[in-house]
Amino acid sequence: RRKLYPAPYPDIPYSEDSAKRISGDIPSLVLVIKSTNEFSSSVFAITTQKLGTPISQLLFPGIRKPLITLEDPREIEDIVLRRNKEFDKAPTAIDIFSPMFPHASISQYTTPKLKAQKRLWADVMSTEFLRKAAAPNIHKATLELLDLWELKASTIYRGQAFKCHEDFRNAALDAIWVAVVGEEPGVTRYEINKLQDQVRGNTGSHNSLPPPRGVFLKEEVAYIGDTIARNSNSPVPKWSQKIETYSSRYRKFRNTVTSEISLAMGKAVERFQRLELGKLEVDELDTCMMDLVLRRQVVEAKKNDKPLADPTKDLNILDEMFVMLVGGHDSTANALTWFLPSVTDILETNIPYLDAACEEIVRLAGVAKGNLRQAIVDTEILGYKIPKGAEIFMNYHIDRTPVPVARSKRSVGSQAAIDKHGDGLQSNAGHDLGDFELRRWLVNDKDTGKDVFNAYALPSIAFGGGYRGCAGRKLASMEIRIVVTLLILNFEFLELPSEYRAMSATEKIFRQPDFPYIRLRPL
Ligand code: HEM
Repeated sequence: RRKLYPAPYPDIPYSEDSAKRISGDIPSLVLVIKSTNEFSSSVFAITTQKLGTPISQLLFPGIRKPLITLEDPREIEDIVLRRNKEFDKAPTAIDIFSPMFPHASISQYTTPKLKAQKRLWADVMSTEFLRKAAAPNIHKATLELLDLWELKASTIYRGQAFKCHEDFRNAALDAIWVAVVGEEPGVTRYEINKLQDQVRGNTGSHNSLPPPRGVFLKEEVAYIGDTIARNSNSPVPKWSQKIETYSSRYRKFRNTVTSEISLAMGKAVERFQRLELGKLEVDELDTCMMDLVLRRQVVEAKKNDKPLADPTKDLNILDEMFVMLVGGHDSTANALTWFLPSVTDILETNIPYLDAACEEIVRLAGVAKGNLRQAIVDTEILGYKIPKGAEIFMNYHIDRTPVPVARSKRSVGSQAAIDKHGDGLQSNAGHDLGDFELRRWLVNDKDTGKDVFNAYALPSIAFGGGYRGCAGRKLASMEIRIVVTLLILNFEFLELPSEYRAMSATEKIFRQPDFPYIRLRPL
């Protein structure tokens, strides 16, 4: 019977009351989740925040190890950036994606196989490649979003607030799909056509254009996102995910998306196969991320004089693409939706101001609230002993002042980072962290008297960091920058009715705002 009770790690703070019952912290956790719809912030609310400590633990019945929770942004940054020899991805994080996409890098521990796979994809996320292949498409998708909103704001929603989350999801799907696969899904264009029909009074479906393929893809991507979110909140996420993979709905997802990607792959491979070595090595030929990866494989096969393995059967490539499509559209759509209520702050657009705005959007949105690492050796965090195998759940959302920590408790790397960049959390940059205040990212340059952007004003952990940090960070940042700039140049954002001005959220894979409304006046 003793074995059923929680078995806290000695030394690390925990709730004494929870340790006395078999169910540990679960009853308190369930209560808070019910009232907030947010899993991750509920975990921090009943552990670190309730105990007033930077590190603590969430207790489960004795069959499951406690989950260490960590809220100190400096130490989190140090763990993800500089302590890769001590911490790797945690099983709980791996289990979310691995049953469905076992070959994607997000589902793997850091091994030589993963390193090779990351090398293959690294170049598609280089700034140079993104500028060439992704930026024009993101720009185009955003212009279509502007068309849609101009039409909404000047016809059916004149002067009224309307929901913008779905529109952002559509635009983000248009952008990520064409960036990864090279084909345009046309979801936003279809919404514009539908609305134009409605405005003209043609509501009968016979008058409308047939939906483009993108509309079906959207359903598939939405299904997988919702399913992963639902299953990751179930008692044993790994099994729920595994069971889902046997369902006919999952097979439909896999078949629809694979056949769509295979079509595009077929065309790309045909184009590359026709070219000789010497002409094939230039990346001018690539129109999307998939092209770059396939072209390299064609070059490799030609060099070795071997037939090209069928890429439509290559699960490493397919799974990686699935994750980019699913993870890459809801994340940016949510971050952008969070930014809208405070967008008037960005009107004085000089460039440091824009940099600061984009950084502040990502910080305050907290779309990926928390993430996990596993200790791969016996080690310490903030002076507490962390045994090998322990999982640490870290708060990546800096929206409150952290509990003070003595400098001597910090790791050597964390102290050195403070010496190098200063401790922004203790200075002006760290004030009122629950507010959108982009000036926290600006410092005045004494020589020129101008404000300059300081990327180190606060730890930047919204994308995690280090080797296992977000693979799409550059793409997401570029997308946010383009979208923000175009929106500001084209619309005046009017004040919302008070009932829509709440910051509450629902956490699925990402945190999405409960009140995603805007009121626009086209400029
Ligand atoms: C605002 C947008 C986004 C945010 C806030 C975000 C956040 C994150 C976070 C917090 C992690 C975990 C990192 C860690 O534990 O250190 C992650 C991982 C990842 N993200 Fe993103 N992400 C965003 C957009 C994207 C996009 C656009 C893509 C792809 C096109 C993407 C692909 C990935 C992948 C593949 C991983 C797994 C990396 C690994 O396991 O090594 N993300 N993301």
